[in-house]
Amino acid sequence: MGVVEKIKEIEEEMARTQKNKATEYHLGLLKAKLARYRAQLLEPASKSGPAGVGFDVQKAGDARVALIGFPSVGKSTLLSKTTHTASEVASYEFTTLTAIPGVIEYKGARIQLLDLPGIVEGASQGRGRGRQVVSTAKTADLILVMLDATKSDEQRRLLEIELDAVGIRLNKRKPDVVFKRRTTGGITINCTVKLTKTDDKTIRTILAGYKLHNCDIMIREDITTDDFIDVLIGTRKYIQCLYVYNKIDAISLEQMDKLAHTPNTVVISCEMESFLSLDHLIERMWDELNLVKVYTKKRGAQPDLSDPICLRKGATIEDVCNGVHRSLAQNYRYGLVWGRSSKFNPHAQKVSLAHQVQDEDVVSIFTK
Ligand SMILES: Nc1nc2c(ncn2[C@@H]2O[C@H](COP(=O)(O)OP(=O)(O)OP(=O)(O)O)[C@@H](O)[C@H]2O)c(=O)[nH]1
Ligand SMILES: [K+]
Ligand SMILES: [Mg+2]
Repeated sequence: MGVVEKIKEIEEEMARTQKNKATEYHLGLLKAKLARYRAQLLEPASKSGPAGVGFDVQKAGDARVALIGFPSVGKSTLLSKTTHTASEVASYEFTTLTAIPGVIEYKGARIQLLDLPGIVEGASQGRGRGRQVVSTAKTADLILVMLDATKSDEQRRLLEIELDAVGIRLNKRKPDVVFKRRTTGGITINCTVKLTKTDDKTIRTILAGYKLHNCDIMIREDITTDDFIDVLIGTRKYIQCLYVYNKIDAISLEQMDKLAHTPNTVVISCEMESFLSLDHLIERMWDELNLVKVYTKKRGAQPDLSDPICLRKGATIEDVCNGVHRSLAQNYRYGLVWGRSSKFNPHAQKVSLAHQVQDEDVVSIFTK
């Protein structure tokens, strides 16, 4: 039996099994098994063939945004309207057959927007080019799940399922769980909060399923059984996502208003430029990407305000160095920082490579 069939079998068994206290452990085991098979489906493939590997497009700019959606929702139209890159647009499905990168320049940042082929249901299981598309999504800093506002909202759930199946968790933080393997000593589970969605026994059952007999686990939030499996598997990607409903020129104002008030959602029309919705979308993308701008300053000179370095939130002086030149971090002696991240703001602080910068900081690097 192939992995796909095994997955189907487990999914069927899970669907048949009633959810209650008595079946909780069994369901936990099934879930763990399912997660293992799904991982198998994706990972070994990367050694033996192209399946499971994303499109080979060089990352460029300060952040990458991937367009994921069913065919003909307007992904290529969006790329063509927001960047200087043209991607073929047509009314028939699967117009785009490969990954096409474009660049959006906004507030001093260069954001790479990746137009991708449309996917179909079952993409994560290798249907069409879907697996390559969803694998490429894993390399993005932000995913735009693009939807056709004139179609049923079922499309959104189907896309979420495909992304979930390749280990992408949308708009979720990594569960606050510390997991350490040991060679002896059995299993220790410590919780700093009361668990209401899973329990000690379920967790132990899952650990046994993975043949993990010695480990320390520290749980610091009220996780679900699925969250725990994600922690064990360890290769999950937690990526921010915006749901982008296109073609609002073709729906009623009431429908549009309802969509616009859904969390993490932006409504646009690529065709009706008078809506100015694309400017709004880019602004929202910028916010979601959490970019920080840092200015560099040479000794005795004014900071260079014309050419900021754009980094992700949480970036350090080392990232700043790498943004200037690769050799800078190696020859680093010390740095000076002015701005919000300086302890002595408005005065400078002397900092090491590990110091975290904040938006609009000014940085001077001194080398050996
Ligand atoms: N009414 C309306 N039509 C749009 C809008 N944006 C795109 N379209 C049309 O939708 C059709 C599909 O657009 P594409 O950009 O090719 O869609 P795609 O998602 O790239 O499609 P694939 O590459 O085939 O997956 C084209 O006929 C576009 O003209 C919009 O805002 N409103
Ligand atoms: K199309
Ligand atoms: Mg296209």
